[in-house]
Amino acid sequence: MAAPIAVAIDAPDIETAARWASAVAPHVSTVKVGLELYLRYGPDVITTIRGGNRVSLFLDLKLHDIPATVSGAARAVARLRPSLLTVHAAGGADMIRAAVDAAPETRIAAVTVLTSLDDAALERTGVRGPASDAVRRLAVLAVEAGARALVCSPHEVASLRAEVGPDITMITPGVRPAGADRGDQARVATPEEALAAGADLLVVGRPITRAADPGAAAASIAAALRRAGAGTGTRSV
Ligand SMILES: O=c1ccn([C@@H]2O[C@H](COP(=O)(O)O)[C@@H](O)[C@H]2O)c(=O)[nH]1
Repeated sequence: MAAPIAVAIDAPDIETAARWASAVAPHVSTVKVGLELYLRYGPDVITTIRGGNRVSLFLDLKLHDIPATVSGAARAVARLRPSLLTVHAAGGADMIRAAVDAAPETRIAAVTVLTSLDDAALERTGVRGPASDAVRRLAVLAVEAGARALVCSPHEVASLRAEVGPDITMITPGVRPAGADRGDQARVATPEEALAAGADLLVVGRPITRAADPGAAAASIAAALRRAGAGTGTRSV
């Protein structure tokens, strides 16, 4: 069973993206395409990345607009059949439901509070209280609006799981192997910690894609997760 890792293919061009995807695909369950590639290449990049790779596609577009616009956008990308599509939970219940209704075959994942924000940075946006409170509030709102997956940091997974139950897919960026550069991520944990907290899918980008050998880096994190018990439960993404 492939490791529950979504590799963030945040590449500057389609050739690099294809190379990274082929290198990591034997070791992970999922590849994630985000704004950088999708805004430049559109659906072509999805076709290229899928290629001969047997991986799920996670389309991380973080839609955030009025409900009618998000509905149209979600419908437009649903035909690409991503397994996951992100929206910002802060767009509100009607917006989230619009995405859910427009893409019934895709699991809509609500981004709670970006993992690049710590409590102080969040407060500067006007949101009072610790990030964990905002994450909880947004997660409950999103699930009530029909989202079947949540994006949060590894720090919030365990308490959110208790709040939203076992059927919601918990996705955690902000994952850094011990000693890795955290870059612009603020709320981080190791892959083993994220798994132990109950994450279903770990998003890992630069620690893999910026390694000298992305395939080996993905294999190494996958092996660490297997040693920590990944794949022994009943949940899959
Ligand atoms: O809260 C969030 C939501 C999405 N992301 C995305 O995950 C990857 C993380 O990449 P790294 O290189 O491992 O930092 C990136 O594509 C983000 O857009 C996130 O980091 N935090």
